Amino acid sequence: MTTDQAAPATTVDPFDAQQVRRATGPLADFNRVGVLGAADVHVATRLGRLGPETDTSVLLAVALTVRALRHGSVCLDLATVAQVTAVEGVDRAVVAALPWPEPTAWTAALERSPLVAVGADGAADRPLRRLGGLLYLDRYWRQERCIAEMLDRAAARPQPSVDAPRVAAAVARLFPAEDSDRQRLAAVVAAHRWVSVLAGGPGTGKTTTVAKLLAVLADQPGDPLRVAMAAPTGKAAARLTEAVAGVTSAMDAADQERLGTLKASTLHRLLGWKPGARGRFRHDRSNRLPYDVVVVDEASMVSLTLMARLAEALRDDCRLVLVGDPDQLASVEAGAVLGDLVAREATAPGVQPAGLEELVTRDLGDLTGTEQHAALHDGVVRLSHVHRFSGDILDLAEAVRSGRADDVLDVLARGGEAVEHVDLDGAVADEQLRGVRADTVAAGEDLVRAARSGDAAASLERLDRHRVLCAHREGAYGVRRWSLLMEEWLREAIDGYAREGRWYVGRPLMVTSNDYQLRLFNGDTGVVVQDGSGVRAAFRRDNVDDLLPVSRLSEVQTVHAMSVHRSQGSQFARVTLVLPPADSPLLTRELLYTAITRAKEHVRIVGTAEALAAAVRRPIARASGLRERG
Ligand SMILES: Nc1ncnc2c1ncn2[C@@H]1O[C@H](COP(=O)(O)OP(=O)(O)OP(=O)(O)O)[C@@H](O)[C@H]1O
Repeated sequence: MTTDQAAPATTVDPFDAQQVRRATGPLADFNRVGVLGAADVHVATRLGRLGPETDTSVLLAVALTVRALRHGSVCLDLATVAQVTAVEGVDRAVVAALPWPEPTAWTAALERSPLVAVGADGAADRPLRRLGGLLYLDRYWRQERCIAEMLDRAAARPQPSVDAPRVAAAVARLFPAEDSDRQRLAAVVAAHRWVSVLAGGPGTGKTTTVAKLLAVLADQPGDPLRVAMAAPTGKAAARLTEAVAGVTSAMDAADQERLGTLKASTLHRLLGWKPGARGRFRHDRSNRLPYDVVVVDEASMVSLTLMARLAEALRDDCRLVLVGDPDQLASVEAGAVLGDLVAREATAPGVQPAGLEELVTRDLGDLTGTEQHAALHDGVVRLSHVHRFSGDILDLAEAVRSGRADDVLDVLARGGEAVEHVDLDGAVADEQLRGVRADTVAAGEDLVRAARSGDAAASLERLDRHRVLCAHREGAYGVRRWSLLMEEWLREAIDGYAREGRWYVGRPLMVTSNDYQLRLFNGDTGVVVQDGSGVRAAFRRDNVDDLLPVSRLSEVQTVHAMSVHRSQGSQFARVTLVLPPADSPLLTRELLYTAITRAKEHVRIVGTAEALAAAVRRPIARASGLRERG
């Protein structure tokens, strides 16, 4: 087997679509090395013409801000950008040697620029805004401000009125003392606040707590509770609906009746997506959502833009409960709002709702001082006890989360049933990959059998038996190469595999951009199944398995392997994670944690011990102004 890793992009390639031949000065230097893509340079030159602005350091800052957004940061931190910028496949020394402007002179140039508004009260009509050492595209600063204002308004309003004895009775009924961990605390906190955060890793009981919290609220005196539950993807919404139904079915009849049947939808659907409305929704500042409580699950995956749309569509008397795992990778688009809100606790003074502490005294015992403050003053409760699985996957995830590289290697070296380390670099030999191959073939055979028999539900279930996850898209460690390799294994093992052309029966599909008409979302997965004499694509949409004509699918890919980013919100029985080398800028603690926690039964890590340790030691740095506010 050969490696096909891309060569470092340090020379001009006339056929590279990312190279902008007409660029000059620093823009050209940064583009040549691969720090700036073509789109970054084009936005900067276009804005330069509009300004007009000829100072090359300002244009460079504009292009770097656009690049930062592509990489998930909402703004550019001028003081650190030279140190933290890294490019896949390019030596760090090459990036460091670029003509980075000196920060003080750079800031002064931005201050003078007609493109840049300075401070929160600066001109309203400029495309960029500088706040302290942070440079924003103005639009994103406004979105961040929209969320911060929603939080500040919520903190300033009188707290929701709560009938304390009824809360106490409801939590006693719904959360029996022995096994409730911090769940009861989270429910009582959420009842007392307009905005709260329920954080926790997989299996810590977030969904269970959501259902019970809603039952506590539904039990309060007054009109029936109007509830909306939402998640960023259709798949996550379906899981939430299912899990909440499971929890409510075990409640008393009276609680069940008060709650009714709860159905989650995607956030886009909740806000009322309109065709052709260019990012505007039916529900906004002038047409608020008609709910008393809105629960958003998998909130770590929600982008800044979508969270801002939600923030402005909430009525002042609506509780917002954000649920998710702040240790996971954040949204694919810019913004890490959940992580920011959890980190904000340290800086914001916070307000403690009256009557809260009396109700939760006994639940505060095992919390640290910081955790107590977060719960009482900031409405952030992190569930810590894992109920669903235990053992090596959990130990591994916990060691990664807390940055203990030696423990990560120890858990893998123990070699239990559920974890496996294939200590390999990219130039892998077939022999050492026999476990991955066996998993691929076993899952593929099952999937093809179900798909050929036309059984959509079984096909969709089998789709999640085993998944290869990669940090990179391209190169020896990338999604594309691994998908090809796995397809080759399947062709060798399964009679007639993939011989029918593009829409072969058993082809695993992944949607690569939102299709609101079809109600399919970026990252949703499905499978091509036999349907009479033809084929259709099975997808689970809004909790129902549907068969769609393949001719209606435009943006789909084959999904044997996928990026760790795309795997967020999904779980698989078995996961194989392919790590890039230790110096890859994409190798981070959040990436490793997200990949490991996708696995329900078994996780296999293919990569060197050095790469593993490097990942554990490198938390992601995303620039945002949200965590400093408050
Ligand atoms: N207090 C508890 N005592 C015992 N079992 C619990 C408790 N809370 C939750 N569980 C069980 O643990 C499992 C995971 O719970 P739940 O689905 O609510 O977690 P989650 O954090 O939402 O997980 P995920 O993020 O993976 O969806 C479920 O089987 C649930 O019944």
